[in-house]
Amino acid sequence: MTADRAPQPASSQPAALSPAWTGRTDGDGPAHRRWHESVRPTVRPADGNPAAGSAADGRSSGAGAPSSGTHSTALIGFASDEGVRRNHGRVGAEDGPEALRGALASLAYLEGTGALVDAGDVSVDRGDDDAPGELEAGQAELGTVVSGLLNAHDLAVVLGGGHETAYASITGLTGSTRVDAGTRVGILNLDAHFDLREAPRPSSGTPFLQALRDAEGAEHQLSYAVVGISEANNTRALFDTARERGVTWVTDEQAQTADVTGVRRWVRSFITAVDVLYLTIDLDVLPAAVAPGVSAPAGFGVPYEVIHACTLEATQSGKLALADVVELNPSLDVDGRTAKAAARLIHTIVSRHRTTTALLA
Ligand SMILES: N=CN[C@@H](CCC(=O)O)C(=O)O
Ligand SMILES: [Mn+2]
Ligand SMILES: [Mn+2]
Repeated sequence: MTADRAPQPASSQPAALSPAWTGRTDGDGPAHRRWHESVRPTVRPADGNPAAGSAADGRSSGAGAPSSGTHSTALIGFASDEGVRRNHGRVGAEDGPEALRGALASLAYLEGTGALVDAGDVSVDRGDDDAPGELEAGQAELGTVVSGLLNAHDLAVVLGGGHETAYASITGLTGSTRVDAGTRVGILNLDAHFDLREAPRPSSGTPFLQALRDAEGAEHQLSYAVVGISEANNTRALFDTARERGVTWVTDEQAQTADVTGVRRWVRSFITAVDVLYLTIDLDVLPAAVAPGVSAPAGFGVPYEVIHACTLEATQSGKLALADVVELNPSLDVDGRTAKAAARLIHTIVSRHRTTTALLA
């Protein structure tokens, strides 16, 4: 783990905003507004405490539960691909957070989006087999920051990073004030893979087995569901682990456009049975033509519109506290198309997020 591009320990000074937040400017006023004209830096919370209020924070007070006044979303990057390296994947996802900011920057700011703040990056230096990088420390740091952001904002969105990001995300959620004894926490993973690997050390292939093991001794309950599982890309051992752990899933073959309504209903019934939802989107769930810039491009893939439908279902459920978008590897991208697909999903999550449960059509 290193000091990141914008180091910000518990301090009342927000870090400088990433230079990636620049883009086209058409004029003044709300009709022309884009994300790069809307995102503000925020102080980084420490020890799970809410960020101290500041003029730049998008919220006048950091105290207690969110949803008082203007809706606010906090972004935080995890510049890490040490988990991908350990999982024998193609590294480069450490540059994902900056590429995502760049792809988001010129998107239109929709009315009702609320405050947008960026807490910078937590970074992990990639190691090698002789001297592995300090992934676990980076995950612990990100988890603490995510807890603090969740305590202060309506929604936190983590910009990955390899799928090792997810272990930090879920520990951040369970360490926040959103989760008490008895809270039913749901993880909805849109992914070609279970990421339930038994491995000597944590990686991008292990986060959900880690989370399910942690939940065994915890007071909260944890359910894990996946949309997009490829039967060709998960061994029987992984399916066995999924069954033993009570994981539920929809395969990539089932999650095609013709069955989008059924998939959406399946997602809705999973969400109905939880109190708090964490949505994690591994971009390798999308067809390789849509998302070439990932470690493990899909040979089959779930169409964008189905992933969009699942994302909307989560976003509008009133239960979504936390989302991450992971596995973007800009060095493998083609014409920025993976970054653009990812940015559109993040834009949907942030601009359509609901904090209360309402009957949906
Ligand atoms: N996050 C990683 N997931 C996959 C990668 C599979 C592959 O490289 O083919 C996994 O470990 O199963
Ligand atoms: Mn995957
Ligand atoms: Mn994954």
